[in-house]
Amino acid sequence: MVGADAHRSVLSMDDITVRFGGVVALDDVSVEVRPREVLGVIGPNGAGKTTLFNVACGFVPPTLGRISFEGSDVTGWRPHQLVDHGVARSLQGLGLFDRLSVIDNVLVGADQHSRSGFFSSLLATPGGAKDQRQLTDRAMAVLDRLGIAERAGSVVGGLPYPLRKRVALARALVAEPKLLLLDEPASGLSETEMTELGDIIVDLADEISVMLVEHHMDLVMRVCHRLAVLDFGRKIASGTPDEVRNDPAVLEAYLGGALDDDGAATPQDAKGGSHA
Ligand SMILES: Nc1ncnc2c1ncn2[C@@H]1O[C@H](COP(=O)(O)OP(=O)(O)OP(=O)(O)O)[C@@H](O)[C@H]1O
Repeated sequence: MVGADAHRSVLSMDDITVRFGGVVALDDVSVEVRPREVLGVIGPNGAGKTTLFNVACGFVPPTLGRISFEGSDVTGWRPHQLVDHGVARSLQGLGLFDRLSVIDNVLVGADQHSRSGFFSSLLATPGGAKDQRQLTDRAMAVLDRLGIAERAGSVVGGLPYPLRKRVALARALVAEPKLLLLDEPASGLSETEMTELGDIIVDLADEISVMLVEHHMDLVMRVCHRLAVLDFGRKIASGTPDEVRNDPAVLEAYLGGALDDDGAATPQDAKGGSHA
């Protein structure tokens, strides 16, 4: 759970507005991710979750607003600059190299930590061997942590989707990020796989911060310390899962205000929301 330094932000996104032409995808949204917490970003379809994620990654510059990471202003930074400073991401479209092995895909993510670099060691430049051994050890440790060490030599293109997702996660983690950004990591997973993913996220949050954009409410409610709820580009609620679950604005956004007989309706699945 969050520690004594919970009041400090790892990532702070302040008053973020994003316009795409005439479309206001985000309208004055502020969220923060604190040390060793999992922040969930939820909301119905088109609410602005992916846009917020893309702003955090550096893929989309905010039209207005400020982003800081560990107290430094990183507004307008490019994705690779953020990666270099400890912000890793795992995207829905996994971006793996299908013809490479699992371990080589993960080593691509470790490249930034190597003096010689993974690609230079592929090209057999001098001085790369020791670095390469250390990186391989670290990559194997990450694969082991994610339960896929025995697949290290497998070609990624031949693996089932859930395993490919773990490889993509391993590639993000091998860079030893301080903040991990996850975009719908549960999509395409079975119940059991989702439970295992939840265990992994909870385990990671002992050491790093996580921002999780996700539709699957069971997972979100289980692993997130706090949630930010978006609707039509605005933040309509934030708080602990229990606070958000019972927030009238959230119920309205997801269910059009229709409560069940006990008045205890909870968001079940954002894809089933009123704006889907
Ligand atoms: N590149 C773009 N150009 C124009 N409009 C965009 C662009 N990206 C997103 N939008 C619009 O911004 C709004 C927010 O979209 P976004 O994808 O961030 O929502 P979301 O909450 O991630 O939705 P979903 O749950 O369906 O993935 C939507 O109205 C969307 O159509």
